[in-house]
Amino acid sequence: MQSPTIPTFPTSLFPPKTLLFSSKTQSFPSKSSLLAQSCHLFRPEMASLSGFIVRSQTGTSSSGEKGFSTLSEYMGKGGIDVGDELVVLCDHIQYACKRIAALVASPFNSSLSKQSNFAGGDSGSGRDAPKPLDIVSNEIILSSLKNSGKVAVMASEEDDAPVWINDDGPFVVVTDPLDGSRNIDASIPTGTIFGIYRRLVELDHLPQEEKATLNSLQSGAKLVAAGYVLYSSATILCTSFGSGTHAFTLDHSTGDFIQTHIDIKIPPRGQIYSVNDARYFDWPEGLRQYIDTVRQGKGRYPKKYSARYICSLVADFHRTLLYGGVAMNPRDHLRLVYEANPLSFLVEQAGGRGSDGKSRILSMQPVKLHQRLPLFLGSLEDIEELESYGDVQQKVNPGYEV
Ligand SMILES: O=P(O)(O)OC[C@H]1O[C@](O)(COP(=O)(O)O)[C@@H](O)[C@@H]1O
Repeated sequence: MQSPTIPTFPTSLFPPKTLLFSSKTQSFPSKSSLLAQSCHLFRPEMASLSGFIVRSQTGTSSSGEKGFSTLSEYMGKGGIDVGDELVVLCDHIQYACKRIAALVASPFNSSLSKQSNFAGGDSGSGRDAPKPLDIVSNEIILSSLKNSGKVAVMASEEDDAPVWINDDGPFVVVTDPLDGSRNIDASIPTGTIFGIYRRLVELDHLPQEEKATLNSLQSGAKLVAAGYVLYSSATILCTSFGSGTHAFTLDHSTGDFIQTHIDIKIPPRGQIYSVNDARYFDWPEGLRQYIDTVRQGKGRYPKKYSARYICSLVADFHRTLLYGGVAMNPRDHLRLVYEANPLSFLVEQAGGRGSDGKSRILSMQPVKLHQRLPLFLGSLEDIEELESYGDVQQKVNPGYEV
């Protein structure tokens, strides 16, 4: 019998860090040391030091050769050239997300959530009580945006009000730093979502608080770029600068995000619906009919649909982008500014649609920072069929316990 061939992999340029924290540390490290440690795992200079690009049959590297490029190469002058300022900003965002990736994979997460200074409670704005990792992720993103020098204001799902950072910053960043964190103890995928707008210079004369809010309430149609990072079996950064949607997978051996999904096109029709269907009896008649119809294969597409629901928006969206179908949350739960707009931008750039069940998300004018809405994202034909049922927005929203 022949012995199996053992595949060989390129040797890591950096020694693996098997211990995140010193073995002498018996007690759980403080929040500040956890931040410092996760910072140590990936340094921005690692990407430029790595010097190797995975070659493949598709994609073009910055040198014009066939092969995959890194996210930085893709954005830069040898790629689509989004401009130096945006490259600097996105390099800082990807750096922050690498730190969050290390954090969500840390063995100390559950201890962190038990620290008393993180005790939750409703923040008073009608939003869910923030969880510890949400807060730490928020701080990681804020500090990276500050360090970039390119951001005027950051509006985060975790903060009651936007944070004014820098009068001269050309960009506005909206973000949900760690979506799906309610699943974290079970190691279910989570994600970071972000959107980037230009600072509205015509508002520069206004008081800081007012211009911070108005800059953050821009319509999704004005997005310059958007993206998400999925923290799962692989860490995947999916982004669009308005010329298609592309995904990059983190190579843990080098610290680079390598282009793995070039110009994603969502299938015009999928065969999967993604929804928390324990809420079936709170749904309106139109939505019940739609789901009953497609699961029986009696819709416009004569195949029986399957259900998939992770309850982690980024993960459910990522699968939908690749396989097609609809990812939805029909109740007023997800946020227009931090979630619906960036993900609608990405799905539209991939040929799909983002809707509240009636209208195109990107055409809406946000009126409140933490505005919630029903959200339907997915394949063009599936969303059109769903909308044709008219009555698909869940009005009953009792506040579910899990
Ligand atoms: O409870 P539902 O309606 O299924 O909502 C689940 C959705 O809520 C989220 O967990 C986001 O809500 P939170 O920001 O409150 O955690 C999404 O990741 C997920 O898609």
